Amino acid sequence: MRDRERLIVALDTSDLKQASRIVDLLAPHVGMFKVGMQLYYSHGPEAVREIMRRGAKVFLDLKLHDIPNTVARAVEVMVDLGVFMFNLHVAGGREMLKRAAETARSRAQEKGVQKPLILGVTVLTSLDEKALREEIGIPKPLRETVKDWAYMAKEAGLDGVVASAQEVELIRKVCGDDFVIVTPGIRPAWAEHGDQKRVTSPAEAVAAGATYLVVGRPVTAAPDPVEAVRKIMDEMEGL
Ligand SMILES: O=C(O)c1cc(=O)[nH]c(=O)n1[C@@H]1O[C@H](COP(=O)(O)O)[C@@H](O)[C@H]1O
Repeated sequence: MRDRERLIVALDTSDLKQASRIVDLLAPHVGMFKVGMQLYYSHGPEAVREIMRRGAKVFLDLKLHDIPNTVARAVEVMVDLGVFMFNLHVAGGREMLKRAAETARSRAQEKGVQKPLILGVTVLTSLDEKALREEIGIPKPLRETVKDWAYMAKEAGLDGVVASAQEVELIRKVCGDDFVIVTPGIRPAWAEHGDQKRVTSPAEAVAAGATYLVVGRPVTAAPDPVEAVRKIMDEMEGL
């Protein structure tokens, strides 16, 4: 895959017109756009359709986390929407993950459409070791939790995971080269960290072997988003 195709821009806005403007501006330069809770809760499936009408691929980031049946029914909706990939929390448990994977497969077959890639969100990039242990109550080291959850996601039939690029090499060891690893928490040296805790630079994420890099505010809040993408791309290509 070319570096340009690895870059996913997060459209974190409630304004569909603004999101569409960003898509028109950046579609020639990036691989995909992420529709998250803010845009989806504001405009629903129309937001996804609007972006796909512009010829762009969509990562629908709604981070499902519910009982297996509820998640399976929501997975059918996402398959029907035709998104390229979507995610759910690994913390929902093995049965939820398996049902999601099986449902996506059978629904796509039934409808004669491409099955979206299904990604398990491991430990959010906004959490660090201390928060995971003291606030969430998981006593294992964070990296071990990410590794074990990634393996469980793979065993349950998921196509990949979302994790910080700091854990990519570890995940590759247990899940192999074909497993999709999507890495948010990407911060070029010139961007603020904000609420992200486990951050890496674009160059580090590529060097670690991330399949896709998700970048939001460093691009969308930049005075010139095209220039921001160009700088990130230069870093990814090691220029
Ligand atoms: O699933 C995600 O996309 C996700 C998982 C995660 O662990 N951390 C994370 O930041 N994200 C998303 O990735 C995007 C990162 O945006 P910025 O921090 O603005 O670059 C946001 O839309 C988050 O919702």
